[in-house]
Amino acid sequence: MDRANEGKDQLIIIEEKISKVNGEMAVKKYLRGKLLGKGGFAKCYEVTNLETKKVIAAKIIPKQTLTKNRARQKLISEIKIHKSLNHQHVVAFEHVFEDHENVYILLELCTNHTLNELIKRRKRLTELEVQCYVVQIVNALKYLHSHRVIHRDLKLGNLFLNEKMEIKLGDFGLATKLESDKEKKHTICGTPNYIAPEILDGKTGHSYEVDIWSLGVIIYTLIIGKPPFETPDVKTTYKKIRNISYGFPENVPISDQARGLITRILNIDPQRRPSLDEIMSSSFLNTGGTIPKVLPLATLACPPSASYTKQ
Ligand SMILES: CC[C@@H]1C(=O)N(C)c2cncnc2N1C1CCCC1
Repeated sequence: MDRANEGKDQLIIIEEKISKVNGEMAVKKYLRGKLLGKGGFAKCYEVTNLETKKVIAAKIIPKQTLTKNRARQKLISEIKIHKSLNHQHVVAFEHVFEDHENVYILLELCTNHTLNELIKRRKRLTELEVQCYVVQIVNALKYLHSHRVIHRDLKLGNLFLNEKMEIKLGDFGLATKLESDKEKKHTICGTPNYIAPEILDGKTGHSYEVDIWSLGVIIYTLIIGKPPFETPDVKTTYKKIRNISYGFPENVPISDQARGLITRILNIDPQRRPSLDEIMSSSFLNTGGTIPKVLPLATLACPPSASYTKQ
């Protein structure tokens, strides 16, 4: 940056050129704001739609990172699946466009980061908070699975929190859509700590149950404070997953209802895991403070997990 501009915020405008049916060129302008961070190949920013003044999140992917067909197919699949979804607990897909250098994916802005940051800050959550988040995640998964979509990378870092601390499931980079409910997938994918054993053994194929497994890992992690199969080395983590080798630390309080649900979900046999409806009607989600199962947005019955904005 030359000295004249040093320290001044550069006004970066992202332009979307749209050729109209009458041959004219329309231009939509977005003001690039603060860097949110990196997600894979993408640099992510807050951007403001200069026409509507709406502030959203932008995933900006340089096209030069898409030369390999694998990366390109993955992005096309992510956009195709995410664009087709519309649910209060799934990150809203606002828009997608490209210019010479980049592909721009515009998504709902979640100002309170993800459950990953929340756990890093809080160490662990109360079971009432966990019940509240789990009800929202189960509702998001019921929606996905009813549209034949498997997320396949469910983890704390993909569970975003908006300004009202509502859960928004994001990042469909590893998601897949089944042609029929009987179809099985075989490609290896997912994040080591959360990956289901049937994906690791790669023989029998996998389906919706891999998201249920990951949900079990998430419930354990939110209550205990760290993932059940975590070790310093990925190979050892995979071995523990295949052997269902985990325990509940003595020094961390956990209710029988929570312990029971986690144990039922972390079953090597996908068919033995509870369904989303069985999880929703489990004693873990139906003991203590009664939380309505479909949460009307305005009256979310969640206890206040202090959000970042109220620091
Ligand atoms: C835009 C990418 C990603 C995201 O998917 N959403 C919905 C999001 C929404 N709001 C804030 N950040 C978001 N992120 C972060 C940015 C850096 C790493 C992940």
